[in-house]
Amino acid sequence: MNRMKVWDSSPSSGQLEVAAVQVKFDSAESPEGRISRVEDLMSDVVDADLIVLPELWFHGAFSFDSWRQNAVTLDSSVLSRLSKVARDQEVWLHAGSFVQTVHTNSDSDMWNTSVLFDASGTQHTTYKKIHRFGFTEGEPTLVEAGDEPVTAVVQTDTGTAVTGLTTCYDLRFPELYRYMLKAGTALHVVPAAWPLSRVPHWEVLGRARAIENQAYVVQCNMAGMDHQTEYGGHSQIVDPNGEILAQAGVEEAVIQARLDFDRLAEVRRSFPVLQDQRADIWSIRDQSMGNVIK
Ligand SMILES: NC(=O)CCC(=O)C(=O)O
Repeated sequence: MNRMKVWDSSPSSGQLEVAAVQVKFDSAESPEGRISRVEDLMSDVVDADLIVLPELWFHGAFSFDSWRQNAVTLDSSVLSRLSKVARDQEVWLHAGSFVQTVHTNSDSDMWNTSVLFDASGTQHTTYKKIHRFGFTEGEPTLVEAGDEPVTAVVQTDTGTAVTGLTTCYDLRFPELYRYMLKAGTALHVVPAAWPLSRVPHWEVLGRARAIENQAYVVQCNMAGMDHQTEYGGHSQIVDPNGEILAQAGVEEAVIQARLDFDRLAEVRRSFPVLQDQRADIWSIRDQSMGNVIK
């Protein structure tokens, strides 16, 4: 039987110390005021190899009316300031996501784009959120969808992690995380702006993605109020067995945990579930059944 060989030893190894900065949103605060406060929050993070910020923390994920005026280009001063944080603190910085445009004029396309800086402050990778949240209003009516899964190798002198980049609502689509396993992912980073009303889903889905892919999952959510929406906080860092290593409450907070990819490899060796994937079936059915699902 042709069992598709999945990663039994990810290229990831060693250890990484990861911090998630759960930012509190207040509609009365200007984006410029918020970025200064977030810089201060990050300056207090010590010994981290990777810092993660939430989804659309600069703009407000439900402050739709100001998205166009606050949209940023990848060479904007906002991103330059975040690049400086990564460089000065010598830390990888997943800066969360931004309403990104390529031109600041009023009719150019926009995306919900995550930006990953390496520890020299170089923009290493960007990811355009694939699954836009809102059904018939909000995000799907304002920004374009991404269509490319993105992974990055986060590497320091203590560890290496093949990392999948996803954003918030992406968490509900397990196929995206399983697809990135082909690239050897051992860590998934999920910046988010997830409301309090659905935070039980947030916690379970993050643990599910960790368990089913035997990977670490770092979920960094917003706190506070954004117009009529109360953010759920409860940022969490989950290990490959679904154990929560660190978790925030509903207030502004920084959580931190040490990710051990040698231990992850042992988890995958001792319980090799990923070897039992039947991708051969799906490809046979696709070919022979003309994509007909019985
Ligand atoms: N910003 C988001 O993608 C929100 C997703 C969400 O609230 C949900 O999936 O529930």
